[in-house]
Amino acid sequence: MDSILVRGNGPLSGQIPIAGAKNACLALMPATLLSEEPLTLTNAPRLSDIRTMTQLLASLGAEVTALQDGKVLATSCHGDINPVADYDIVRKMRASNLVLGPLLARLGHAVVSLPGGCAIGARPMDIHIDALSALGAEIELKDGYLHAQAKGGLKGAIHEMRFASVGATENFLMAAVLAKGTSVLKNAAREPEIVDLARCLRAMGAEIEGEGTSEITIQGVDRLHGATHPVVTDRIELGTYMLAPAICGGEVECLGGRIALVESFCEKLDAAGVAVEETERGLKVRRKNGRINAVDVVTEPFPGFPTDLQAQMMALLCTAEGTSVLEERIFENRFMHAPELMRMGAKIEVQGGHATVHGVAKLKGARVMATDLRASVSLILAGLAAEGETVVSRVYHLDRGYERVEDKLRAVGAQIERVRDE
Ligand SMILES: CC(=O)N[C@H]1[C@@H](OP(=O)(O)OP(=O)(O)OC[C@H]2O[C@@H](n3ccc(=O)[nH]c3=O)[C@H](O)[C@@H]2O)O[C@H](CO)[C@@H](O)[C@@H]1O
Ligand SMILES: C=C(OP(=O)(O)O)C(=O)O
Repeated sequence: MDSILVRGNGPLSGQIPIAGAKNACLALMPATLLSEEPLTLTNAPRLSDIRTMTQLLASLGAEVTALQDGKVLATSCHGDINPVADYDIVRKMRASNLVLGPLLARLGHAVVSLPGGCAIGARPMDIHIDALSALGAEIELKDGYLHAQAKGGLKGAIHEMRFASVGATENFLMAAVLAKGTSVLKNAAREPEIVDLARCLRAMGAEIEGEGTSEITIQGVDRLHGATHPVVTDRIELGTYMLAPAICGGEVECLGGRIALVESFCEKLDAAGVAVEETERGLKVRRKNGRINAVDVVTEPFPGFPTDLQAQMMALLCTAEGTSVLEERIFENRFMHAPELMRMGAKIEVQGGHATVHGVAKLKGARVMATDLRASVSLILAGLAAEGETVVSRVYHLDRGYERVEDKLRAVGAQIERVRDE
């Protein structure tokens, strides 16, 4: 397994291009199951999760072709569709559950392996099941698989989710677009990736209103057609790279970034002493002056502070002036990076959903290991702020969500390389 070697760094300078969003693309790709005509996604990121979704869709009978070095994905689903999403693929990636809604809508039945929990939490599927059941699906668990059936097809309904789940909103949307009649989803998730999916579905002929708000209305149509859709900018990759100059000093412009994607995050950066300027090409980031101030952070659904940036923010706050409290409200076990940061000299106390970070003047390089994607990149960011060398192992987590992380950081002056194991 490869590792990433990082050396403590001086100021960074230059530009980092931000890719299309992993989490948008993982929801957009299954939309191909809804139409016989091709769906072309431009600005797709080149990531292992996208390859896993490609493999899953291929196993269901779709064709996914990567063009232009993978940045354009041409997907198509005109032949026979296999309704079974197998455990061997689903277990690799939770977002595999996003084929459930489209399979039900297109075929009236689906058999999708339960993804199971992962390092950051148990992540059950009850909200997805309730939402699809409201549309008339009967869903039961057998042998670790969700067996879903909509005898006579899906029917529009009004449904309120108990929590604004991102994935359940996506599954509901993709099911309701081909259901008979009108559906209304209340307490819908408002993330930019939901807005992106709704826009793509509309380009395919769906009738959707209200995406980006807590209430989405969908008027079912008989069929969807092909479309070409650009994947929205990855706000989590954006936030991650915005933290690099905040940690090292200097000035970095994140190309393609917009404040609207990361507003609550920018508010915290501002309070911490980091200036963000929106330019024609993206977001320019630099420290206002001196050391970073401590700030408190609470993760919440969009437009709140994203859980997917909590670990990276913690890396910044490890060397802030004063004490910060980070409260994780989305996932019950998302502080696994804390003990690894402590191996680098950070002072952190974790109690349940709260992590108290007492800023230290300097971190020290160490061998560290991550158990999830955002934890991995937080250790790289911490390594940029540390004295000496940091080696982050289990890089396969990182490759799920960051394309060429070492090239992008090296291009702005970071000392970082991938160490390939013999
Ligand atoms: C591929 C993708 O887009 N992943 C993102 C998506 O994950 P995902 O769609 O899995 O996140 P959800 O919004 O569904 O989950 C949020 C919380 O709700 C709980 N829950 C969810 C569904 C359910 O049926 N029952 C239930 O209890 C989860 O365990 C979790 O504690 O949104 C998360 C929250 O912004 C992000 O961290 C992930 O990066
Ligand atoms: C938690 C994440 O992804 P997933 O939902 O695919 O596990 C993430 O992108 O940080």
